[in-house]
Amino acid sequence: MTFDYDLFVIGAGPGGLAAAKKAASYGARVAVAEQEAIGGTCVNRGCVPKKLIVYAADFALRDRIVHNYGWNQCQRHFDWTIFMKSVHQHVEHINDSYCEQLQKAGIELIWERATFVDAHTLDLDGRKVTADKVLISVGGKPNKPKIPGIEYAITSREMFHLPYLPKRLVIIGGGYIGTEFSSMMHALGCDVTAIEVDEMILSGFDDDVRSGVQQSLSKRGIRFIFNNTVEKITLSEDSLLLTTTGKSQKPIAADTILVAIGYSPNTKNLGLEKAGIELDEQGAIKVDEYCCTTQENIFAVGDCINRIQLTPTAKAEGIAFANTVFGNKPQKLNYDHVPSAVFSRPEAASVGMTEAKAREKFGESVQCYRTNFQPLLYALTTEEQPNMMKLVVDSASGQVLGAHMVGEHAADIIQSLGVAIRKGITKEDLDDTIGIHPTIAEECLS
Ligand SMILES: Cc1cc2nc3c(=O)[nH]c(=O)nc-3n(C[C@H](O)[C@H](O)[C@H](O)COP(=O)(O)OP(=O)(O)OC[C@H]3O[C@@H](n4cnc5c(N)ncnc54)[C@H](O)[C@@H]3O)c2cc1C
Ligand SMILES: NC(=O)c1ccc[n+]([C@@H]2O[C@H](COP(=O)([O-])OP(=O)(O)OC[C@H]3O[C@@H](n4cnc5c(N)ncnc54)[C@H](O)[C@@H]3O)[C@@H](O)[C@H]2O)c1
Repeated sequence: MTFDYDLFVIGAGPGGLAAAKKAASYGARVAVAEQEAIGGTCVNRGCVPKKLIVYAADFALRDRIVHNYGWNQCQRHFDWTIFMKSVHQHVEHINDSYCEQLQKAGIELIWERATFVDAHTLDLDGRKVTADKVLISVGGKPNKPKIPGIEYAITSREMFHLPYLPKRLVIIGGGYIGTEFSSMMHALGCDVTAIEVDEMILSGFDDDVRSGVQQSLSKRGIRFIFNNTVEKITLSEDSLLLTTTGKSQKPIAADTILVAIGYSPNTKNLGLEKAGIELDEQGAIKVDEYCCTTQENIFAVGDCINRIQLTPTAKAEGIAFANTVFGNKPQKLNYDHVPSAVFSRPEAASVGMTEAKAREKFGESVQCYRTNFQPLLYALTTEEQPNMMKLVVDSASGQVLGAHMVGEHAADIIQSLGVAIRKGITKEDLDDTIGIHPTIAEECLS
């Protein structure tokens, strides 16, 4: 049987784009369908615009200490509308350059929502196309609690389109998104309250990272309410009112409510059942170690398979899929040492095992090396900015099992350490390494 395409990709996010480009480089005839904006969540409503807001917020935080460095303090005003216009212009620039890249690679980009007719046929708003292989890379969508008044709350998607900076922001959820938005929106001048159902923010991270970030954010004036969630939201004359499950009967007033309680695979209404594709209990597409679904010619990568919801993982899965299926180089991903960072201030980053996970596996043999220090930047100021670096080591072999950091440049430092840890570096290797002085990274060497 002949098909219109060798590969049809549904969704032009990081996973789909990486797979499409790699497959085309092996000579495959590739088409990509995108229903919204090229680049997916990452470029349009995630990593990229988020990091630009982090930078905008950094100017405000630096402004607090510049006088210690001899700079006159002068009155400055932050204009959210002008700033967000620049952010959207940059995002459009990336969109255009991605379209150009696809064109150069001979990949057809189809601006339609794609759904399955059968395992080899897709429907594009009434037009049918066929493909030998199909890759599903449709990403995820934000969860919302089923509570009265939830229609008054927004998700991170709408945060990038706020017409103004809210005075009072309440965030439901203290995970990646809740923590990052708490930090940056507070720095830009919002009064921020975060409500988290767990006893601490950033579940899944090492406890020293969780408490380090939490204490610093609390000290900056961000209010956290733990072991709590929201029961209902009502609209009063001049604000939104949140009633929580806690003992306090007094509702919390807000101008904007951001819900950030996790992401779910975006697998509804795709016609997956017509193609024989099964989902797991969380609604994620079931795949094997080669990202193959329960239908042998259909594969899935990225947030819709719900392994690790990060851009580099989606990209790596897309490339591994293309190497396996079109490059004749079967490739399974090793998810053991995927680093990740939280771009709050202070920043946090981790790679490998947390202390708790390491103790579960290696017991008494686990030894931790933790250092707390004040970065030189703050030496001339009265601000306390405790940074933390922690190595989790198996003392029997000397192998470093995990590295965790809170503080300036944490993401970049952990990224480099991740390479070494993945290659099985020992504590002794680190101690033998001569550092660069004066830096923050040198703190992990002794
Ligand atoms: C606020 C926020 C901040 C983030 N920050 C970071 C960060 O700093 N670092 C990091 O690593 N990760 C971050 N992430 C996570 C990251 O954005 C995702 O893990 C990543 O985008 C997943 O890539 P993907 O290709 O699986 O899906 P997506 O990027 O979601 O792309 C899926 C695409 O498929 C399209 N689509 C869906 N259904 C169809 C259909 N039927 N037909 C056609 N097209 C369809 C969608 O429109 C979308 O463009 C962040 C996420 C959010 C929400
Ligand atoms: N820097 C980054 O790499 C980055 C940044 C943002 C998002 N992301 C990705 O996007 C995904 C989604 O982010 P997220 O922050 O929405 O999810 P998350 O899983 O990181 O955090 C959700 C938080 O909400 C809490 N929660 C759940 N239900 C609640 C409720 N009813 N009331 C109060 N709290 C509740 C959870 O305990 C958890 O702490 C992340 O898992 C991450 O993979 C990554």
